[in-house]
Amino acid sequence: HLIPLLDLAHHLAIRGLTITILVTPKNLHILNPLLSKNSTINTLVFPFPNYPSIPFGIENLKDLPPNIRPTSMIHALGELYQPLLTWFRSHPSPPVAIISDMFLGWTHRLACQLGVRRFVFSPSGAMALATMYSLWQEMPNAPKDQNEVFSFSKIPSCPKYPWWQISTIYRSYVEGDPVSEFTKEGMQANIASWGLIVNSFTLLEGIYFEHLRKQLGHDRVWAVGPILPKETIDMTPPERGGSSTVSMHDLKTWLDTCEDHKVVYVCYGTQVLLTKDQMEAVASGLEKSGVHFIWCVKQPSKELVGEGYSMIPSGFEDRVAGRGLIIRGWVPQGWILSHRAVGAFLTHCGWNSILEGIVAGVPMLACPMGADQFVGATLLVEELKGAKRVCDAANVVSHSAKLARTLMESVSDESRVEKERAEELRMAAVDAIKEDGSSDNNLNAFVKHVLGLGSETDEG
Ligand SMILES: O=c1ccn([C@@H]2O[C@H](COP(=O)(O)OP(=O)(O)O[C@H]3O[C@H](CO)[C@@H](O)[C@H](O)[C@H]3O)[C@@H](O)[C@H]2O)c(=O)[nH]1
Repeated sequence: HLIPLLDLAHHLAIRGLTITILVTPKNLHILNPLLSKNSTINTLVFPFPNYPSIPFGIENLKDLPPNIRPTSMIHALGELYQPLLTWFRSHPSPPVAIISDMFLGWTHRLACQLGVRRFVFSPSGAMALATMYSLWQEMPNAPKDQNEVFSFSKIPSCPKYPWWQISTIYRSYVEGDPVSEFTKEGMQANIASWGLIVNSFTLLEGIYFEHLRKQLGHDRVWAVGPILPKETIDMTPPERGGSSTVSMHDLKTWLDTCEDHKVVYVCYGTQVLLTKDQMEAVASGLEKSGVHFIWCVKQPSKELVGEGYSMIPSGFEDRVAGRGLIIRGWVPQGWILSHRAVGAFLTHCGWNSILEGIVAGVPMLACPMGADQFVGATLLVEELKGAKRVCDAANVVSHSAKLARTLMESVSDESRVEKERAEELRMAAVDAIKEDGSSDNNLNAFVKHVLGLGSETDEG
């Protein structure tokens, strides 16, 4: 969530807003590229709160061992309430607004106490957010059977999912449990907040934006995406979210030797860790497909290495040498996707990945694993026709033959229709973010709105 929030900060800073970013020490380095481009952005560094179940030194969800509930992170960050309140109160000219991620719902209460406005930032799309809001508003009970289909009947197109595919955080809710109750309060506080900024664009999700405005009962909803830095779009290797674990020179040299649109890029985002079986299935699919590929494999924490997570099957790298690049750790994803050699993207359908795939004009292969990814896949596959559905968390292992076939087809000459559709989506995204495009106008409107809040404060 941090990466798009920082991208947003850049777009707001270049439009003249004065910004302070609250960050904890271990995440500070992620801000470097942003701070070097925007001298007016300030940082406010608070120590990460001590929290019993979070090992000391872990300050980012991507480093949290899978046996610790992600909602612990939400709960832990709530401890920043008091330090932030004190900071605001002691500041000679404190901010007039708080923009915070949807997992920081407590900032709504803080904003109310301070008499400033809070804007929710959604790094998920409008359709996914609408489903989350609907769940936390209506609090449906879990069915006995996890395969029972749940319908979001008030949301346009009435999306339906087996229960196990709906929001992981909602499914983990346990009435009376302090972490769950804090998460619920935060989600409900999002709905009550003054405004909403979504990293998406009107043409992509128009009906869901309309729905959100109705659901929230106001029009203070801004569709500002895709808020990618200009460098990603212009193909300058950016240091975004972290520095690459592979040399840019080697990566570029390798990609430059490949034919146009023949490489498949595979990445499951920052949260998903594939199990040993899932790793074997993906590896087997890649091997049998015969395609050229880059596979970015998330590094598991030390404790999990022995459990087989993210384990690359033995001998696999030798067998695919020359046509496959396996990278353990961080890669410049946006840059890779925009390289002319990349012809398909096997994605877990994290919202940032979807947007980056769209902006790069790369046809996608959907393999949703959890969180909001099933909703992202519905939008991308069924509604936008921008991806093929290959497999998901429940069947990656049994679908490895299908995966091999689909990978092969995705970079073959037969995939012309998919390429044309990807290009249409790319053009729609570029239109939204260009000067006077819908997202550019929404960013300008948002900045105007915030500046208006400043004068309200000046007037007392
Ligand atoms: O080696 C890497 C790995 C990731 N990324 C970037 O990291 C981001 C990953 O974001 P996303 O595709 O959204 O996946 P997750 O990290 O899984 O994101 C979480 O947050 C998203 C936004 O709310 C949700 O849609 C997802 O389901 C949830 O898992 C993207 O910008 C990638 O470009 C890199 O640059 N290099």
